[in-house]
Order: sequence, then structure tokens, then C-alpha cells
Amino acid sequence: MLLTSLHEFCIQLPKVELHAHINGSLSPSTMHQLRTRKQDMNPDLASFKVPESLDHIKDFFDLFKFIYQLTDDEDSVAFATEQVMAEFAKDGVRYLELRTTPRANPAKGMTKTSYLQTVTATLKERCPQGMTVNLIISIDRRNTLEEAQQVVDLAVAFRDKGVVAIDLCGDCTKGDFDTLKPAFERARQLGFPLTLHFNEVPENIPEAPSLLSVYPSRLGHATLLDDSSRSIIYDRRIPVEVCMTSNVISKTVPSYEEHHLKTLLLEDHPFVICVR
Ligand SMILES: CNc1ncnc2c1ncn2[C@@H]1O[C@H](COP(=O)(O)O)[C@@H](O)[C@H]1O
Repeated sequence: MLLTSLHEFCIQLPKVELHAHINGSLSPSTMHQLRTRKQDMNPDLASFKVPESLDHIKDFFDLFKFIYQLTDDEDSVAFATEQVMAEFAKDGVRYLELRTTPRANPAKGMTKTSYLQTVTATLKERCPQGMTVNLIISIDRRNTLEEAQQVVDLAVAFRDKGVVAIDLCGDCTKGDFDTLKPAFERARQLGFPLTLHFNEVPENIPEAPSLLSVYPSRLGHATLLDDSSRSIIYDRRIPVEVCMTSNVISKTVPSYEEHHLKTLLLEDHPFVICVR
């Protein structure tokens, strides 16, 4: 087939996507469809729009208060998951690792277990032809240790349903990794590879040694590499999930030209380009 442009070539190129949060990957069209389903019950949603740019990464996490109202029941979660897979497939992704934080909504009868049942069933039944999809289960930085341990229990329960790893995500300006560390240590003992959102903002730098002490297999973002983290990460060759669009939109990186991808490339450190 004759390719008409570089853009077309990039779309058709078979790709892997390893860092995509389900609720962070809803396209404007998916959000619109979910909003239309829900706005009778929740008129506030009618005026909600994702802004094109943000002033600070904190504003980014605030958006999820709205987005979670769009996916607050099992049917919407299934619809959102199916749309996300279909859109990645259309963009030429052949291997996809989605990640998501189990969420309950008692008002709609959704539990963390039924949330994951819905997601894993959708991955199995609605996966586009020619694409393989696996799931990473996320622990939110704002979780208590008990909640984090519950996520590990869920990962064990859903292990044979395509769960391949456990993630640390959530508002990088909140929470304390040391509180959650025993859950990550247990996850590792149980054989789950770990991927951790790492050093997205300066406040994260003091906790970096603690995150690295649980032996993550991959790191998300790793935007700010202090000398001591850099030397451990380079020594162990821990691959970085580079999320350029997310970094530039949330202003943790000033521009694409100044992105730390360049340093990783020049220093021959393994990384993978991701979207969110
Ligand atoms: C910008 N960098 C980031 N850093 C940390 N966590 C992030 C993130 N981007 C997204 N999330 C996490 O993904 C969740 C939404 O998807 P799920 O409900 O899990 O599917 C958000 O609530 C946040 O915790």
C-alpha cells in the first residue's frame, strides 16, 4: 500500500503502548457519549470539558473528579474500556497494557471486584482483532495501606485474567510512599512486576530511594532524575515509560524540545515512548 504521509506511516506502524490509564485515555468522543448517557441524572456534567492546557499538574488530578462521574457504573466502565482499546487499535497499537485503579461506587452497586470483573471481561470479549491487551492494576498514592493491600489481593484474584503488573499512580503531590511500601513488597514477593510513577515533581525526590528499594521493573515518567536516583536507575537499566504529551500538557516539562527523552536517548538508557 502506498503511504501518503509521515502521519499515515506513523499510524500504520505496529506499536506497543505500555502506559495508558483507562480513565486517563478517554477521547473527547467517548467523554461526549458518556456525558450524553448521564446528563439527565447529573446536569453538572453537561458543561464539563477537558481544557487544552493546564497551569499545574494539580489541576490535572482535579479533572478526574469529573471524569469519574462519567465512569461511575459497570456499564460505563465497560463502554469506556472498549472505546479505549478500539481507539488504540485504530492508531496501530498491537500490544497494549492498560492500567486502572479499582474503584467502588456503592450508589450504583459497583464494588472494586465488580469494577475489575467488568474491565477484565471487556478486555477478553471486546479486544480488537490483531491486538493483545493486558492489565496493570494501580495503587493510588492516596490509598491507606489497607486499601493498597486490598489492591494486591485483587491482583492475585484476577491474575489469570490478564493482570501482568502492579502500578503506583495518583496525585504526585499527595500521599506517602513509605506508608504503602509493605503492599508493594508483598506484591513483589507474590511475583508481580512493579511499575511506579517516579519523580514527576520536585516533592517526589526525597522518596525516590524508597521507591527504588522495592525493585521496580519499570518507572513511569521519571521526569526529574537526581544524581543518586540516576545512578541506581542507570546501573540497573530500569526502563522508563516516557509520557511526553502528558508531561507537556501538565507542565512538568516545559516543551517537547526540552523533554528528558533526549537525555535518555543520548545516554543510551532504555525507554519506551507512551502516551499518557
Ligand atoms: C500525569 N501523571 C500521572 N501521575 C500519576 N497518576 C496519574 C497520572 N496520570 C493519570 N494518573 C492516574 O490515573 C488515574 C485515572 O485512570 P484510572 O482511574 O486508574 O483508570 C488518575 O486518577 C490518576 O491516579
